[in-house]
Amino acid sequence: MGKKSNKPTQGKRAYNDKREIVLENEKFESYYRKQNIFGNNAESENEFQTLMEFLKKPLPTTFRICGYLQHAFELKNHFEKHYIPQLQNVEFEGTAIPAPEIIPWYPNQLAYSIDAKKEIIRKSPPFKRLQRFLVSENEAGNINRQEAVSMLPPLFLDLLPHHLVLDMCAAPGSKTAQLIEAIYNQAHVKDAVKDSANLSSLQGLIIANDADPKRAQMLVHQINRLNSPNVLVVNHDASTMPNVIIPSSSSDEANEKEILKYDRVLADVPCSGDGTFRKNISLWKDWSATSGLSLHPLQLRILIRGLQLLKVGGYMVYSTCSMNPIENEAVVCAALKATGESVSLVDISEKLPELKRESGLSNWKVMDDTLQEYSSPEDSHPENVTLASTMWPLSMDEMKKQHIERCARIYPQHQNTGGFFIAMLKKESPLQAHRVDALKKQDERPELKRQKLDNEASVSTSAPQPVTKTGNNYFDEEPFVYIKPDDESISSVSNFYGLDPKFPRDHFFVRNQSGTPTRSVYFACSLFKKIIENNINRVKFVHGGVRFFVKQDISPLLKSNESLEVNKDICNFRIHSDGVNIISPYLDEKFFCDADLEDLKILMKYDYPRLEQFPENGKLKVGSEKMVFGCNIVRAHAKTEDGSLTDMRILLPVWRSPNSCNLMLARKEKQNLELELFGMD
Ligand SMILES: C[S@@+](CC[C@H](N)C(=O)[O-])C[C@H]1O[C@@H](n2cnc3c(N)ncnc32)[C@H](O)[C@@H]1O
Repeated sequence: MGKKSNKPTQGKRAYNDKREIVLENEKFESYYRKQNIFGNNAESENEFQTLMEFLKKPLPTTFRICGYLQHAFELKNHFEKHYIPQLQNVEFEGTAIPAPEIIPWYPNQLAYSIDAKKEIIRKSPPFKRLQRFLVSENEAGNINRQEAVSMLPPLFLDLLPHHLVLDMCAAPGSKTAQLIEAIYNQAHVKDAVKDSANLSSLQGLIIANDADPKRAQMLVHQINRLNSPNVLVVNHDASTMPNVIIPSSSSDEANEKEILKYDRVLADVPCSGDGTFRKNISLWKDWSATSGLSLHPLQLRILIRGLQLLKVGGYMVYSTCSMNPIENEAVVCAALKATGESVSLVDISEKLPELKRESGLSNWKVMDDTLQEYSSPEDSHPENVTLASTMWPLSMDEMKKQHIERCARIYPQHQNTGGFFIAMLKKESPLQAHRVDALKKQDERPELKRQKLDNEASVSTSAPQPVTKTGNNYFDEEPFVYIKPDDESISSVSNFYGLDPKFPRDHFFVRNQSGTPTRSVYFACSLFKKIIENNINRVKFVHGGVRFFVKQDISPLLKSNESLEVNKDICNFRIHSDGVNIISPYLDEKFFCDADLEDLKILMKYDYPRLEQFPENGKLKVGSEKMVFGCNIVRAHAKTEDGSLTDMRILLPVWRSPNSCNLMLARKEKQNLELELFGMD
C-alpha cells in the first residue's frame, strides 16, 4: 500500500479515491420521488427505480467522428474496418465486453457508444488499442469524446453556412466544435484541398462565450484543433452579454451602426448537473436541492438575454444536464411569460425521431434540502435557500398555452446515457422591454440593479471599460490588431508567395499593440474583422483566427548562400500548418511539391532529414530540385492499393535548406499524423 498523506483535503480533492463514494443519496431520491417526475401511478415507481439503477451504472464511453463530412466518412470506414472487427466477442476475466455500437439518433451514424468499464478498456489488449486510437484522433480533432446527450443541442439548431451563432456558456467547447462542423458541412466544405475555395461561402460566425477565464482557455484549446476562421472566443457573464456593434448593413452612412443579432443562440447553462451522476460520481455526496434553487435566477437571466440577442425568426436552444424542474421547465415558463407572444416553444418531437424522450413537466414543487415545501417567495426560509416568484408552475391554462410539454427530458434509462433537458424557442417578434424589465425588477440582487441590460434596439457605442496596457479594456489578453494592407512586410510576404489578388489581404491581423507582423500573422472571416474593429473597448476578446504565417530565422540560409535576396529568393515568414489548407488554393504553384507515402515516412521519422535519405526517384527527391529555399508545401495523397489507409489528401509545410527538407509540424501533430497514416506510435 502507498503511504497515506496526512494533509487535509478539501472539496473535490477529498473524493480522489472514487471507491470511497457510496452511490446513494437519500435527499436526492426523496426530492425526486416527491417531484413525481414520472407521474403518480404504479408504473411511475418502477420507472423511478429504473432511473436510480441506471444512475448507479458507469456511463458508456461515447464519441463522435467530427471534421468535414467526407473526411468523417473516411475515418468511419477506417474505424469500422480496422478496429470494430477486433472488438467483437472480446472477453475480459471471463466477462463478455460489448462491441462499440452506433448511436442510432446521431446523424449519418457517426457517433458510437462503448459500454465497457474504463478499467477494462485500459487493460484488455484490443480495447487498449482502441483507446490509443481515440486519444490520438481526439487530439488531432478528428473525433470528439463527448457524452452522448451533450451532442444533442447543436443537432436541433439546423445551422446554415451564413448563420451568426452565439454559444453563451461554451466551455469546454464540445458543442461549439459541433456548431463549427455543422456550418462547414452545410457549406459543403468537403475536401482539404478544395475546401478553401469555398471560403467566400462561409459568411457565418460563431461567437463562443464563457464567464470563467480559465474555462475560456479550455475552449481555446478545443477550437484551435479545428483551425476555423469563423469562430471568436469571448469572456463575459452571459446574463449581461454586451451588445456587439457592427456597421449597419441597411444604411449607406459609413458611421451608421447596428447591434449584431444572432440567427441561432445556444444557452447550455451552468446547472446542478444531476443528470451527470454517472460521470461525476462525487455528486452522490455533493448533491443539494438548494443548488438548483440558487442557479435558477442566473439561468433565467441567461435565457432572457439570449432571447434579446436573437434575431426575429431565429431559434434558441436552452439546455441543462439536470433533471430538476426548477432549473428546466420553471426557467422556460418564466421566460415565456416575460416575453409574451414574442417567443414560442418549438415542437421538436419530429426531430431526431430515434431519440427517446419524455415531455416537459407541467407540475412541480419548490423544495429545499429538508424537503420543506414552499408556496411563495414570502414563506420564511433559511438564508441559504433562494426563492424567486419565477420558480413556481404557472396556472394550467397558462402552461397549456405555452406548450410546456414541448420541452424534452432525456433520462438515463431511455438509451443508457446521462440525464438531459432541452427546450427550443423561436423569436416571433421583438421583445417588449417593459415586460422583460418587470421580470428584472423581481431580481433583488444589487449588482444587477446597477447593470441595466441594454435595450434591444438602442445602440450604445460608449466605451464602458478602462483600457489596459494591451489596449483590450480591462482584460489582459493580447489585442487583435489588423495589419494595414499597405504594410510593407505583409505585402512583400503576400507577393513572395504569389497570393491570388482574390484573397482578402486586408484580413490579416497580429496579436500585438503595434499592429506590425513581428511573429505570427492570423486570418479570420470578414465579420470577425468588423466585430474586432468596432468593439475593442466593450467586448473581452480572448481568441480567434487561424495562424497563416510565422516569422522564421533565415540567417543560416543567407549565410550559406550569399546570392539569396530576401523577399525575392527567400522569405522570412513561413506558412503555418494551421492555415495551410485555407491558403493553399491561393498560392503560386511553384511552392508545391508532390510526395509519396514513403517520403512522408522519412519526413515524420527524422528531424532535418538530408535529401539523400529520401527514396531515389521518389516524388519528393525529384521535386526537391525545383523547390525554393525556405518554405514549400508538400502535397500527398494517402491511399494505398489495399485501402488500409484513410483516403486523405494532405498538405504539409516543409522547410528546404541546401541539404535537407524538414517537416514544419509540432512533435505531437507529427506523432498523430504518423499514427493515422501508418499506425505507428
Ligand atoms: C454546462 S457547462 C457548458 C458546457 C459546454 N456547452 C460544452 O458543451 O462543452 C456551463 C458553462 O457555463 C459557464 N458559466 C457559468 N456561469 C456563467 C455565466 N454567468 N455566463 C457565462 N458562462 C457561465 C461555466 O464556466 C461552464 O463552462
